[in-house]
Amino acid sequence: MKRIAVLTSGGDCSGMNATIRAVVRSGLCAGLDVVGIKKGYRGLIDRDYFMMNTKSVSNTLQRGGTFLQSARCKEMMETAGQDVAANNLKGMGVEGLVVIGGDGSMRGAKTLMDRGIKVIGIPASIDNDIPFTDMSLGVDTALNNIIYAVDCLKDTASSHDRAFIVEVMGRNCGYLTLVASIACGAEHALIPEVPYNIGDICENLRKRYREGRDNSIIMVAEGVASAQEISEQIKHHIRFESRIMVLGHYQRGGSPTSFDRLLGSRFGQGSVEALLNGESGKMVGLSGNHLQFTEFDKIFNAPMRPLNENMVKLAHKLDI
Ligand SMILES: Nc1ncnc2c1ncn2[C@@H]1O[C@H](COP(=O)(O)OP(=O)(O)OP(=O)(O)O)[C@@H](O)[C@H]1O
Ligand SMILES: O=P(O)(O)OC[C@H]1O[C@](O)(CO)[C@@H](O)[C@@H]1O
Ligand SMILES: [Mg+2]
Repeated sequence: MKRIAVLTSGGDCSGMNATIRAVVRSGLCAGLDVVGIKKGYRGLIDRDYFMMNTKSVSNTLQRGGTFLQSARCKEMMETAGQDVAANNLKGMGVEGLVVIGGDGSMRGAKTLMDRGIKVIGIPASIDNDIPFTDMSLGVDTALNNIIYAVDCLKDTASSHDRAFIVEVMGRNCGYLTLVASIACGAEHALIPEVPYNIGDICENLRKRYREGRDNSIIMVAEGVASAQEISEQIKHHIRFESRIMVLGHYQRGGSPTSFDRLLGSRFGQGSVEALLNGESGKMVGLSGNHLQFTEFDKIFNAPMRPLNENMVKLAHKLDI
């Protein structure tokens, strides 16, 4: 193998730059040419790429987002787009590709493997919904962002005896909401995996104010309802005004934590090593403290990554 390429696809997350850097530096160290593809599969179809050297990745490790940029590319969902992308890679002389992205991006990677390109995927999505890895890239930084925001919120909430409904990202996965609710000391976590009862939440709010508590935080995963909807449900039940905060894309940015810098460095270097060993059609993942490689088909046939049972039990035992 003489030439590899790297791209970032789907929603960006912190740690992508550290991962790109590790792919580039370990690729160059092994004597490979490394091509950077801009804007995910969009750049592959549009032939938007450049040759990378160590200078291309200098001063990027600590930056959030992805300097290669990312995109959601509709053409890649169609056979015609996949053909163009694979042919363009072959035209560039690329034999191996590293795709950094979420579950959808892994599906795109598989279509390129089916067209003769050696591909390794790296799970990167704040949603932590990808199976066969304990953690995806960007999750830890997103959790820290949420904690910072809710800590600030609690200062103002307790100054005014207020309840806040905080809306957390994650698509259909409740991981971020569940773990953040434990780390933030929230009163309730509403997640798609567990049904909720608005009557119980209202009763608890009443009880807390009778006890003289000066703030209440209810975290809701976007896959359950919007913060606005939950706020209205509470108002309907007990005529109680709550404020809302939608954390939104703030959660995806910021300088990556040490965990995400190290995870990205390990995932990036491990993926290049796997390509050099002739591996393809697999996603790297973290299992305990080890890297593991799982076939794309096994990932696609598995259900969404289940919630960590220990976290569910912990939240339950803490009365969240
Ligand atoms: N089934 C598929 N076949 C081919 N390409 C796909 C498929 N699903 C997704 N892709 C490609 O991957 C891109 C990113 O997918 P998606 O929008 O689902 O985000 P993701 O990678 O899951 O990341 P995140 O969920 O964190 O935003 C899509 O825009 C498309 O170009
Ligand atoms: O960036 P976009 O396209 O608005 O997508 C937002 C979605 O992407 C994610 O941030 C990552 O998949 C989800 O949590 C969220 O629902
Ligand atoms: Mg996804």
